[in-house]
Amino acid sequence: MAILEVNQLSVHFGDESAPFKAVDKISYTVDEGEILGIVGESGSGKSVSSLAIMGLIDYPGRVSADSVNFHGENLLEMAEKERKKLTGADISMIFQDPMTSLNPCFTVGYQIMEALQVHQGGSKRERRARAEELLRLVGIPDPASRLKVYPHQLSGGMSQRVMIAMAIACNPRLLIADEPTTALDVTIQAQIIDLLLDLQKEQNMALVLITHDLALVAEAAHKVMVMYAGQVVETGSSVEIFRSPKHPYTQALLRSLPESSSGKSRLDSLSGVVPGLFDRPRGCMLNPRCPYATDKCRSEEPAVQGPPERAVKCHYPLNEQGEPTR
Ligand SMILES: Nc1ncnc2c1ncn2[C@@H]1O[C@H](COP(=O)(O)OP(=O)(O)OP(=O)(O)O)[C@@H](O)[C@H]1O
Repeated sequence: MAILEVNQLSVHFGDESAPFKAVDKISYTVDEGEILGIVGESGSGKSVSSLAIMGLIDYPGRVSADSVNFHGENLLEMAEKERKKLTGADISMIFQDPMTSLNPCFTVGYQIMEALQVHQGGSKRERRARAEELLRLVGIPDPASRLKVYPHQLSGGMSQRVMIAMAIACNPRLLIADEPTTALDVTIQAQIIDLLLDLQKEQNMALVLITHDLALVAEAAHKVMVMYAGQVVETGSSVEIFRSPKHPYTQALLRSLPESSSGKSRLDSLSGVVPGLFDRPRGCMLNPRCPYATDKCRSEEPAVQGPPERAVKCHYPLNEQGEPTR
């Protein structure tokens, strides 16, 4: 059953006379207990779309959608107070850089206990006990004394564990993790990912994992959504996407995986970069970079083909042999 249903979500920047879409009518669902991997190059709209769902793009009129339903309730139609109760408790998010997310002026214990007070109440003693339990749960040794330290006294990995503790404090049903390990040393990255995946399984949370790490997505995600220039270009089960990508962009992304037999690296098969907000091309967003582009691709925006569980936005989806269907 779907826990999150996003229908035609757009996020505009720029002013009224010249609005620019950072996210352009994206739709997707996340089921209870499911891991959705969102992939795509920098600037494709992965973070902005998640911030919009969390209500963290707080300029009026920037965010529009037919609906963003959480457990069937439209977040966009909720009173601010109701929505804030959900985001931070039932829906939670962790960000790339723990150091900028923790407040340097307060102890770790204070910050976790404050999150608990806002969403769950309870006595101070109960909150302290729960904060200690949370630190233990995320693998922080000697939690009672760690509650008293300030963020600068923690390593990057420990800080991210604290952020995860805060994010799961209220037993969320959906956790959005936006490149949660990018700011950490490689050796620590794997530990944090293992921790997240363990917690996801233990608590049967739905997890949206925004990452550049395709190998991780292949291994951990049930479903994959590929974004390019603010649009969703392909969705499917992880197995299908990695076995037989239908969009030339997904194909190029997968070829950038080091273990790929093609020997190509870092999107070599696509020249150029994701277009910026001000220079979106006509037709298909990928056409200036796509090796298969035709005149139709340069003039007509492709429609989404296929059901939501296996959809592709391309005039000539690739066949099983990886060739465009013309
Ligand atoms: N506050 C803002 N004002 C104007 N433009 C913005 C703002 N925030 C993001 N953008 C633009 O929106 C687009 C999408 O950005 P977003 O951060 O969602 O990309 P991303 O796919 O998450 O990239 P990365 O992988 O680097 O995090 C980019 O072109 C970015 O420059």
